[in-house]
Amino acid sequence: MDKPVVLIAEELSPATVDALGPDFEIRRCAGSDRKALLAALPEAHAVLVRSATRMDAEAIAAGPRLKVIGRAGVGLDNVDVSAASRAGVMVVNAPTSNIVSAAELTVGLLLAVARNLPQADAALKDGRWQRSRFTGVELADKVLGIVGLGRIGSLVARRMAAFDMRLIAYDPYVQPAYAQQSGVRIVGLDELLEQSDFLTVHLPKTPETAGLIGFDALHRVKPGVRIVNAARGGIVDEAELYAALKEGRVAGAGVDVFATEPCTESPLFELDNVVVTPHLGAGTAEAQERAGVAVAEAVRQALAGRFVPEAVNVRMGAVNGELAPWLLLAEQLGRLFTATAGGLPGVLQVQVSGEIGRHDVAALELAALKGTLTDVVEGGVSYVNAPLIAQERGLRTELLAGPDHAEHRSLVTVRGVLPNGEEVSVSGTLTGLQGRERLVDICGFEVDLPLTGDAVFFRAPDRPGVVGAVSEVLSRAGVGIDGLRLARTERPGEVLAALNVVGRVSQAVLDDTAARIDATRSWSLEPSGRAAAS
Ligand SMILES: NC(=O)c1ccc[n+]([C@@H]2O[C@H](COP(=O)([O-])OP(=O)(O)OC[C@H]3O[C@@H](n4cnc5c(N)ncnc54)[C@H](O)[C@@H]3O)[C@@H](O)[C@H]2O)c1
Ligand SMILES: O=C(O)[C@H](O)COP(=O)(O)O
Repeated sequence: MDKPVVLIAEELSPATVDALGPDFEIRRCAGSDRKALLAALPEAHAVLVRSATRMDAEAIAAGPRLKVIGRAGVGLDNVDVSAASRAGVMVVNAPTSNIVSAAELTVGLLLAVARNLPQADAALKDGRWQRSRFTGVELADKVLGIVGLGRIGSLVARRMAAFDMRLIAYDPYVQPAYAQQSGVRIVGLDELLEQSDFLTVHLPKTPETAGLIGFDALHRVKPGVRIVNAARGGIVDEAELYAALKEGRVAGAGVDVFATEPCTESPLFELDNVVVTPHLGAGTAEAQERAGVAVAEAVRQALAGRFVPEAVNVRMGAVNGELAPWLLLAEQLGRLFTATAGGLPGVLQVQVSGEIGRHDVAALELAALKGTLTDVVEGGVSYVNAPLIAQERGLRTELLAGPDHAEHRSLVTVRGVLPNGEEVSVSGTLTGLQGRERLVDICGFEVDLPLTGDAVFFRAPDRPGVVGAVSEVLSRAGVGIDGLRLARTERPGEVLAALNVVGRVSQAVLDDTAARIDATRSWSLEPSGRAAAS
């Protein structure tokens, strides 16, 4: 019998092939060469990639035998996980394989930028002994602002504490008390920008984070700040960073990642106070070996038809048939909770009321937790890793049985109190013979709208003209409206406008619409993938 074909589409550690063993036919192609990739995929049962191979819907469709895509690293922005799920292709990655390497590169960039190391090295090798030209600054006693205190951000914090830096972080999804244990004070973005002498970015790239360090932020920074981005290109806007460096608002920058890669030409390359590396965060022997071995092992399991804990799009194993559709509802409610809250509580309550509560509903607690973390954690959240990720950021869950509901036979509510004391809750149910997901309530506003497809939400002052203004801005942006609900609570003066929309609402359109009605909060939810908020 022919051996299953494993296509290695990028340079991986030799340990990968050793870990795969003799049971597979190994083929290779250059995944960044689109034609070569599409030509090699039809016979592949598994494909192994890093960040340079685009495994989008077209590439996935080109591999009818594909059972698994292995990403030897963290980021999945080059893999269309939804398209893979639709095609029944498992996606596995190695989310912790390279975090130490990425954190260490960040430390290297911070030091290089503080002390002009690459510039001095280049000058001396060019025969110039220039000591005063490369006078730098110390790290000790300076404020390091960490934007995104996840796995890598936390490792950077621990390392920079040893340099006697004062640590602050912006991450609304981390509990302040939990961060404090590592000596990091959680602050708002404005405070971080105003206080940081050094700023390092460790966010996933999402509609909300793309361009986060852009025109506005770079005009609010402490003059002379030094900025490092070893997360994803485009979170720090390259053109705005160039302008800020030219005008002296920013004194130096270390850049490992670019909006378009490979990147061999950039205005940033002309500046003396910029240190650049070609996406080297994971570029160590150790990280590559860890990533290669981890995905090879996962591919072995997947092709043998076994359960793969690392799979990011795996569904839970055996679940009572009646409960299965409620899992998706609980997950969607979790995602909507986070988009609505714009942060995470210390305790996430999952309350199940009515008929469905007569089953063992522990899986709903897990599904809601998975949804809550999905749009804010890099590298994919699965039923397997969700509890661990929650534990890492001090988030607990509680499963509560609720009283029967007057109007709905069953109801699931996801609720939590944010660090600022605000309570956020979202409730939903399944309706009709098809068991369609329906949103029932957000924060006491009775909404009653389908919870499938794209949706946008605005909390705004209760004034005439809200519906007209929202419809006008959205239709001007080419976004159709499929359903609209204007909801109120007993508290006078505020409405919630909830809309099902046809077409994606960009962050800019969301912001424009919010501005037209003086909304205090606006957020959106996509059927899968990232949610956005402002
Ligand atoms: N340069 C490289 O080679 C390299 C290597 C590994 C990872 N990375 C990148 O580094 C980044 C961080 O990776 P990680 O493993 O630490 O991810 P992570 O998911 O563990 O941490 C990301 C953190 O960002 C926070 N966050 C999400 N959205 C936010 C928002 N809008 N505002 C503020 N905080 C927000 C999350 O709460 C989380 O704590 C990712 O972009 C990853 O792709 C780069
Ligand atoms: O997401 C990641 O794992 C890092 O950005 C590394 O990407 P790479 O495997 O292409 O080096």
